[in-house]
Amino acid sequence: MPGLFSPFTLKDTTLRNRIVVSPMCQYMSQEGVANDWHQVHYTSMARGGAGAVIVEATAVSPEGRISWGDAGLWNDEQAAALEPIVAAIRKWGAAPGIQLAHAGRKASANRPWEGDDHIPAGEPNAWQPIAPSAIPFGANLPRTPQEMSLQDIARVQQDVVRAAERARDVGFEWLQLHLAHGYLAQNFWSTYSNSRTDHYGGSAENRGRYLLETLSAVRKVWPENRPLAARFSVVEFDGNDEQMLLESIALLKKMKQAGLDTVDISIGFNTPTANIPWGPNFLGDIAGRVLSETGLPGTTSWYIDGPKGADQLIRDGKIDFASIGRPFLADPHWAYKAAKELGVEDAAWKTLPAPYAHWLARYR
Ligand SMILES: Cc1cc2c(cc1C)N(C[C@H](O)[C@H](O)[C@H](O)COP(=O)(O)O)c1[nH]c(=O)[nH]c(=O)c1N2
Ligand SMILES: NC(=O)C1=CN(Cc2ccccc2)CCC1
Repeated sequence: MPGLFSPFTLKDTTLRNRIVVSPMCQYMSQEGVANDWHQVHYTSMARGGAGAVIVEATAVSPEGRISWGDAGLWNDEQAAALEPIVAAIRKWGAAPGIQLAHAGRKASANRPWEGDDHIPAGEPNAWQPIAPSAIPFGANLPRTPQEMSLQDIARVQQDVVRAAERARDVGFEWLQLHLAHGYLAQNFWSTYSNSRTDHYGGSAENRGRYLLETLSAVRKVWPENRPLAARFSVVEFDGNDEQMLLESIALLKKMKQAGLDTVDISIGFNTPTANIPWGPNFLGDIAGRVLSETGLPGTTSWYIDGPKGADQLIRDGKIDFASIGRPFLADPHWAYKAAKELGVEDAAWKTLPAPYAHWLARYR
């Protein structure tokens, strides 16, 4: 089986290695527009040797942001600001990706280091969250969302499609729909947050409708030769995971038929009552099961146990590439360090540009 530093091809995209920078909100945008923070942040990880860099959850509309600092792709100014970032990721050898998101009932929150909680209704930075049903998440996000009308649903789906067209036109190669982490798409999928009695609620088929419709609509505008991905929660760790896994596998099979190319398996974070068994590589077996049963190539995330842990999950055939988050915040050159740790020949030249590689290849 291939390892972390073997190439990976999906549609017309070939990654130089199987290290993918997992999307991580930076909360550093003004009106959703990227700036020098994002330019440095994303360029440095690409220059550090990652195979692909997935730009953070990018809201498809103002009300779809988690916080006022979230990235956005609902207008042309935001699209233009992303162009130099796409170019730099590609220039330094990584595939540029972006995640499109709508925060649903978790919207209108303070930035994590400023409370991570809902901004009280009526405050200048607050807005009304919307979701499939008027059911609050609870805990630090107590605001009750406004139940979406059928017109709201259609509008948001169109917002996603328009954002996908902008992502396409600025040159992103890899598009990931955010269907996880207790945000809008998952609010439809999960019975914790969806009590609708129309065709978007009740049965698994109805609760999966928004996700499937939105995927199908995006597939129509996303070029066939570029990977279309989804980040999808298949467990909540709430004691009911076998049923959620079975339903999630069934929905993923339908999404695969609708044109999904790859999936990043994640956790729901849709109920404050979850009991998550955090630990090294702890989603590895779940991801392995879902990927083999759906026949989709993919990945997972969450405490992947360093370069050796990532390499092992791939060699064991559980995942096809590794989705790495916080380690890249600690070190944008994580891919170089991983190559060294795994004893890859010419580690520096395989991951870093010449001005660095020339010296580090000699440096002991
Ligand atoms: C600061 C920050 C911001 C985000 C995240 C995490 C963190 C720490 N994560 C989850 C992230 O992509 C990753 O899956 C997790 O961090 C777990 O991987 P690690 O254990 O960090 O390698 C995340 N996930 C996602 O799908 N979209 C996002 O925008 C974000 N934003
Ligand atoms: N946009 C996203 O998907 C985010 C996911 N996060 C990961 C996370 C969730 C829950 C607990 C810890 C970390 C936090 C920030 C935003």
